[in-house]
Amino acid sequence: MAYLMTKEDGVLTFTINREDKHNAINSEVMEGFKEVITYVKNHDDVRFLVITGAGEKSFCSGGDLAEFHSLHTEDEAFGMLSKMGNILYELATLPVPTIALINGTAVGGGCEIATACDFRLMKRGKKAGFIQGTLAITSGWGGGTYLFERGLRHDRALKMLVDAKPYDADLLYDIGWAMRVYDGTNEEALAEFIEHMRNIHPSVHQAYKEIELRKWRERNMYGRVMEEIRLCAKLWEHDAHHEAVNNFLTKKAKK
Ligand SMILES: CC[C@@H](C(=O)O)C(=O)SCCNC(=O)CCNC(=O)[C@H](O)C(C)(C)COP(=O)(O)OP(=O)(O)OC[C@H]1O[C@@H](n2cnc3c(N)ncnc32)[C@H](O)[C@@H]1OP(=O)(O)O
Repeated sequence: MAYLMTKEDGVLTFTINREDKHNAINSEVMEGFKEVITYVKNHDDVRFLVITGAGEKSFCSGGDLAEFHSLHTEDEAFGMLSKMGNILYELATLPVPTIALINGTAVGGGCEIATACDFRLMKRGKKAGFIQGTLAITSGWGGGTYLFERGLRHDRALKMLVDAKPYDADLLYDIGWAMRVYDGTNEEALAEFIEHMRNIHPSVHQAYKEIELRKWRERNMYGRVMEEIRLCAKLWEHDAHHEAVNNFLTKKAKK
């Protein structure tokens, strides 16, 4: 199974389970995200949704380049990008707190998933970055738009996008992307983080999220996410992107 869902004491954990591919997102994982989102919407006993990756190396390495490399034109790319973009928008607008438990490297779309969550807890020594620029595309699932809404200083957010390289956890804490950098186990970090929040009535959490979502609706957040996706789709069909992905895939094949 490419993803796992577990629930304990009101904490629903969605684990991307493709360790050998650095937890890259393929169509099956996308369906898993849809399933977990529907589950949260239909079950009042879910207090927190946690997103994490299997193993110790990676949180998520973004879209599965081997699977999505078959998409060539702007419209083909837009189909896949907007599908995941809609999923991330649903994730970002859930009524429960969402937590990215960043156990390992988070790059490309993996960084977008983490940015769409309300909170980012990051294991010390791990890295995350919007590396899409190295593939001659922008973020294509709405992650850039979420980043600009997350309260980072504008210059730091923009630099993170245009640097297109992984940043260390300590730097990500300094610039305000990561909320915690932890040393112990993932489980300990999560338990410590939600310890106080779990004593608060869920309707309070929902009310605060609604305050934020009202602002997003007023600022046409959904429309802006879709514009970002359209921009990425336009770049996707250029030769520079296909060459870069080809280089990644063939380099690996020669290993
Ligand atoms: C499509 C949406 C777009 C967006 O909107 O954001 C994106 O997400 S674009 C994708 C961006 N992601 C990347 O470019 C990351 C690519 N991966 C890497 O840079 C590296 O794999 C790594 C994550 C830094 C780890 O490097 P390393 O430790 O050297 O491992 P390998 O590179 O040897 O990987 C092992 C294995 O995993 C496969 N892999 C890794 N990432 C992906 C991926 N994103 N898609 C498909 N496959 C991936 C890699 O090909 C290796 O496979 P095998 O050779 O079959 O073992």
